[in-house]
Amino acid sequence: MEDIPDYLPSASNSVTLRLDIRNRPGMLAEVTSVIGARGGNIGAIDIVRANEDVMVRDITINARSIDHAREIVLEVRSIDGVDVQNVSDRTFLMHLGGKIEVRSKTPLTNRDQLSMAYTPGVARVCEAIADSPEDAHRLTMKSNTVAVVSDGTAVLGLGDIGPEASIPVMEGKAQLLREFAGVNGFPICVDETDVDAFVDTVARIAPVFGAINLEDIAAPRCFEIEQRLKERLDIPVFHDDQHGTAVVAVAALINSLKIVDKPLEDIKVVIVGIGAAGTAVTHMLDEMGVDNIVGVDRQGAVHLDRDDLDPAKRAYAEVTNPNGEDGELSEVMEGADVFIGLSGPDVIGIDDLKKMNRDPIVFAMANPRPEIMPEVAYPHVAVMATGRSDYPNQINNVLCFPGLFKGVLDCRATDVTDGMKIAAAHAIANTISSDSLTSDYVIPSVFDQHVVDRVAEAVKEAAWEEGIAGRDPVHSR
Ligand SMILES: NC(=O)C1=CN([C@@H]2O[C@H](COP(=O)(O)OP(=O)(O)OC[C@H]3O[C@@H](n4cnc5c(N)ncnc54)[C@H](O)[C@@H]3O)[C@@H](O)[C@H]2O)C=CC1
Ligand SMILES: CC(=O)C(=O)O
Ligand SMILES: [Mg+2]
Repeated sequence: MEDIPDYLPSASNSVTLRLDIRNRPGMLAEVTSVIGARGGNIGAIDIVRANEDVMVRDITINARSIDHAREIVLEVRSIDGVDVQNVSDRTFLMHLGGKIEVRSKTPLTNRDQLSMAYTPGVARVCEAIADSPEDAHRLTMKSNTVAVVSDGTAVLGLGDIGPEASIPVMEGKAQLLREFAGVNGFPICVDETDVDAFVDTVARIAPVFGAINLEDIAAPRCFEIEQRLKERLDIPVFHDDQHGTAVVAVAALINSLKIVDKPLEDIKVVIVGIGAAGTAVTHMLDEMGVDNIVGVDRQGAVHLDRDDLDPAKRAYAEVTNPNGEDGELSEVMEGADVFIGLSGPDVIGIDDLKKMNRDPIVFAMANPRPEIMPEVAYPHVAVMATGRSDYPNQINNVLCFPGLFKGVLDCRATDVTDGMKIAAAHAIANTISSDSLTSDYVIPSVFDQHVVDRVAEAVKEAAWEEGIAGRDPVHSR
């Protein structure tokens, strides 16, 4: 067994302790030493109140896991003169009551306002839309609102946890649309896994939305759902886990290859997890000119001689694995230049990295826990990236979908095409100038304020060139 070091403390596992501490010199130092000795990272320390005998303090601690946080709390409890009043999990606190809300844009404080916003005035607006349905874009929230729709079957890397359990992620996507792009996102978690019924449900609620973001729907069902909704609706339908992920992974790869000085056409890419994201990343790389892609599922390398492939995987095998490589993941890692993980936790180890070609590029993108932790991989790779917010090089579809939806809504595009996705990938990659490019900075930060607008502009230009924009890029600014 390889020696896997402990992982770094992170805000996702942070707790705030409210402590009654005996008001004597040296007591705070004792508390902080105990926390430090146990491996906790202290963030804020606040005084809540104090008297001669007791100082009440809130101490925020980042831990490696919630079990690790519990161990720290136990240790703090054992200090003489310290009483733990309360322990709050900050991530759960942030979710109390949900992360988003619907707000009114106009005041409603008198009868005049009410008779315009609501009945009777609103009736004239309804009639205008009945006469000219296009006016829904101008007179309702449709023009700036995206439905974030899931069935809860592939939530992050957690699998099929159902529609209710998917709500925090869908609220999170809606929050990102709002915060990063000024777009309204509305979480819709549908209790239906039959493809016909799901497609029908989404199509029937579509009128209020300017675009549909499909999220965390498992493969292969997601492929048919997206295709059928695209055909049925005249607004953009975009499966984020497929295409958002592909756009950002390709952007990161374009920049990583500059660092290791390898041409796209010459590399061997191993992709593990041939689901929604893995399939879409493969197709985009293929489109960009990568010839040697080997997909790996739970049974090993995907190739045409296998007789256990479903139609989606058979189609996959037809366009990948040109050398007919067979065997387990560890076998096909031999000579790979790039590893892309879109599967689950801890799928590869150091031995696999050692089999790769010079200057390996590793994108371990499973969430929340990647295929290999960065701390483990760093000594053996040239570029390391994950989907997580707490490490450098975050390859996450959040770099794509807010700008993409801003772009398609602004120009009233009717679809999202391959050309628009490739334009978005280049826009993200080009956000980092060649002077700033380093192995820890192959992809811009999700907080880089240029990214959303650059993606939106690139998407609008491409939509206009392809003739699927209702408004030209200049007038839709
Ligand atoms: N960083 C990012 O932006 C994104 C990351 N992801 C992550 O990628 C993973 C897959 O997501 P989706 O494609 O949406 O789910 P999916 O359910 O459509 O596909 C996952 C596939 O991975 C396969 N898989 C799981 N463990 C495996 C293993 N040990 N070996 C080989 N194959 C394995 C499953 O059988 C399935 O085919 C999740 O962990 C998700 O969090 C997905 C989208 C975006
Ligand atoms: C980031 C994302 O969409 C996922 O992990 O499913
Ligand atoms: Mg997702």
